Amino acid sequence: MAACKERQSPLWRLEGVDFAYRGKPALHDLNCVLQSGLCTGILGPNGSGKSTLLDLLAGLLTPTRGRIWFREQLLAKWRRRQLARQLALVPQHFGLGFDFSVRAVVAMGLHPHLGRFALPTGADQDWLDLVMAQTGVLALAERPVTRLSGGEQQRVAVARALAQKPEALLLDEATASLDVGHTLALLHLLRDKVRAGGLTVVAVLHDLNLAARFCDELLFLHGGRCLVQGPVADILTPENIRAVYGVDSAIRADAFTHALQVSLRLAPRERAAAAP
Ligand SMILES: Nc1ncnc2c1ncn2[C@@H]1O[C@H](COP(=O)(O)OP(=O)(O)OP(=O)(O)O)[C@@H](O)[C@H]1O
Repeated sequence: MAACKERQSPLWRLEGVDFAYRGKPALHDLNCVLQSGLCTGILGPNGSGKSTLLDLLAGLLTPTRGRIWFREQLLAKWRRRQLARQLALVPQHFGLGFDFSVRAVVAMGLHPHLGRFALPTGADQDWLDLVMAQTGVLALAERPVTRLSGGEQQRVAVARALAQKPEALLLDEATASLDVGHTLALLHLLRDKVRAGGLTVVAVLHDLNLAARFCDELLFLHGGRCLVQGPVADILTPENIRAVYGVDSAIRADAFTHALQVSLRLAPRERAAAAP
């Protein structure tokens, strides 16, 4: 994703951040900056702390040690509503137990911008229609959200987050249930919004090729620590992939997509260990 240098400035700054779940460490000594105007991919093995990091960036969790700054103000000092006008999170699991319509769920994204008893205006409804069209859920607008497929629900979750008009969007495996067409459509949509300015994306991804294609920067977590962070071309190396996932890889420029293409295989020792 081509990044515009002039628009970049630290959006989040983490200083010596640890996090533990009831005494069980999940993240250790994170010191990093996430720049505005970029798409940053957070990658790492299962359990390496990716979702925990997103929840910390969203202000849903508080560091056990260290500090997180958002727009040069301590994240803990932001008022919830004020933060919700700037920041939206698409969680890994979209849990809505009630039979709200898709339109009603997406409209929840408007709440931080509405007065206490205000109803959405005609312009707000147009905005909801636009984000539903962009995420491919407009045709589902009157359907109960609990009766949608997993991939459809995931697109509704993204639509609700975009309806929030965030400057920063945190995505936790938001394409995990999407087919290839909807995956590419969503990532292109977000890339275009980042390129147009005014949106920063931090996305947890497992697919290294999607990360190579749509991210500007990557941050690899391993065992709750930040192993490396930087521009995709510097970070996506066989050495780093081996250190993080323990697998062998070959990386080349792909003539079809013009992005880096990663081919993976189990390292001989892991292949022997996996043999019956
Ligand atoms: N609510 C919780 N209570 C206790 N431990 C938790 C909780 N949530 C996560 N953990 C633990 O914290 C560590 C980091 O979990 P996290 O969900 O952040 O990993 P992840 O990198 O997002 O994993 P995945 O790729 O599997 O989604 C793991 O060891 C996990 O078991």
